Formats: sequence, C-alpha cells, structure tokens
Amino acid sequence: MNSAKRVSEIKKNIAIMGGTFDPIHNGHIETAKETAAWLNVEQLFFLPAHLPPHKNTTTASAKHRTAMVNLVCQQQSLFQLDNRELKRHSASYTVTSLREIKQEQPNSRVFFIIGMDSFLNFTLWHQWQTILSLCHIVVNIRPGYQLNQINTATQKLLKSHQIDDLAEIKQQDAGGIIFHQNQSLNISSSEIRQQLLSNKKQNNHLTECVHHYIIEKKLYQK
Ligand SMILES: Nc1ncnc2c1ncn2[C@@H]1O[C@H](COP(=O)(O)OP(=O)(O)OP(=O)(O)O)[C@@H](O)[C@H]1O
Ligand SMILES: O=C(O)c1ccc[n+]([C@@H]2O[C@H](COP(=O)([O-])O)[C@@H](O)[C@H]2O)c1
Repeated sequence: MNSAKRVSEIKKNIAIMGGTFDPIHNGHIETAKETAAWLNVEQLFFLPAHLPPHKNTTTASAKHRTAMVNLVCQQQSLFQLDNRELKRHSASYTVTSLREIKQEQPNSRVFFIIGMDSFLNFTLWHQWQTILSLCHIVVNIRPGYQLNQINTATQKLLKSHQIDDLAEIKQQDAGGIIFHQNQSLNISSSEIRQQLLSNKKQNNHLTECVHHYIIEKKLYQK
C-alpha cells in the first residue's frame, strides 16, 4: 500500500453535541469540554436544533438560541458552531444532519454526544438505526437519569452496540454506544429559565456573554 492511500484512510474524529440550548449553560459547556478531552478531539461542534423533534415548543427563538451558542464558540477555540439545522424548516432530525456531515466529510468518524436523558428515548428517534450506521453515540451520565430506566428496546440495543473501551470504539467507523462518566453539573436549561424569571441580575450557571445577551434581548422574561 502506498503512503498516500494510508494517509487517506486515516479517520478524522469529529465530536458533535446537538441540543436545544434554550439557553446554553455551563452543564453543556463543561460536559462538552470534558468529553472532547476524553475523546481526544481538537474540535467539538455544537449543533443547535431549529425545531427539536421531541420538544413541543422552545422559549427563545432558534435565532437567539443559536446566537448564544455562537457567543460561547467565539470564546473557546475548541468549540465551533454548526448552524445547518437553522437553515432547515422541518423537524431537526439528527439523521438528516449526520447524513449531510458524512457526505461532506466521508473520511470522518463521528461521535454524537448526548446526555443520559436523551439516550433513554433514543429508540424513539427518527431512523435511529440509520443514526447508528453514521456515528458512534457517546452518552454522558447525567444526575437524576439512570440506566435502569431504559426500555426493553434500548436494553436490546445496548446488548449489540455497547462498547466499554474507547480504544476499541475508535477501531470502528460507527455503530458503537459508549458511556462516559464526567463531573456532570446538575443543571438544566429549564431550571435556568425558571431562575431567570425570578432573578435576572445574576446566574452562576451561565457564561457572562450569554447572560448579557439574555438581558440585552430581554429573553426568558414573563
Ligand atoms: N448538565 C448536563 N450534563 C450533561 N449533559 C447535559 C446537561 N444538560 C444538558 N445535557 C445534554 O445536552 C444535550 C442538549 O440538552 P438541552 O439543550 O435539551 O438542555 P437541557 O438542560 O436538558 O434542557 P431542558 O431542561 O430545557 O430540557 C442533551 O443531550 C442533554 O442530555
Ligand atoms: O432525530 C430525532 O428524532 C431526535 C429526537 C430527539 C432529540 N434529537 C436530538 O438530540 C439532541 C438533544 O435534544 P434535546 O431535545 O434534549 O435538546 C438534539 O441534537 C436533538 O435534535 C433528535
């Protein structure tokens, strides 16, 4: 085999964290940093959902939510915004975004990062089997959500797809599910929206630029 061929076969690892980010908070940011370090990737893409498939509504518009994610990305070179879902006007199915990403970067190995709460419903996701053919799923343990809450379909899925070793999952292009235990912060966007309703001046769970943006644009008020 010549060296050009060997180089072209080297997979680029890509980490993607999708979410509603209504708003993006330190739980997302710290989890993203830790998981990126653990996966040993130089870049992590935040993928804000325009119309989150399993949420009836959002409080802030997709434009504002994406703008807040963008502010965080501008502060840290590790992070990059992927705003492709903003450009689509139908439900923001992950499978559609992953198909596009794999088409753009066929030589990549994609790690899609989700929290345990999202994973508990994974077998309800649109074309979840196809998702597993396009990426690996990294599930971050999140306080309050336990693996013993999974349904039978997910238990079956884990039997055939769970991989416990990071080195082993990197041998495959896709189809693995791996759990990651990090120093999860017990924070959620819904709690933060509640806090913002009662005390707008200070919030320890938001980065300063995001908090400023929220105040400036008068988001999450009554
Ligand atoms: N504190 C956290 N630690 C680890 N993962 C998290 C945390 N908060 C959110 N996530 C994960 O990040 C992704 C995007 O989450 P999302 O934007 O829905 O935030 P959320 O805090 O769960 O929002 P909400 O409270 O409105 O449901 C999901 O996969 C979710 O599981
Ligand atoms: O594609 C789906 O059917 C699907 C269903 C639920 C959630 N997702 C994705 O999972 C990520 C986390 O979603 P959420 O609703 O917890 O913010 C985000 O990227 C969503 O688009 C995707």
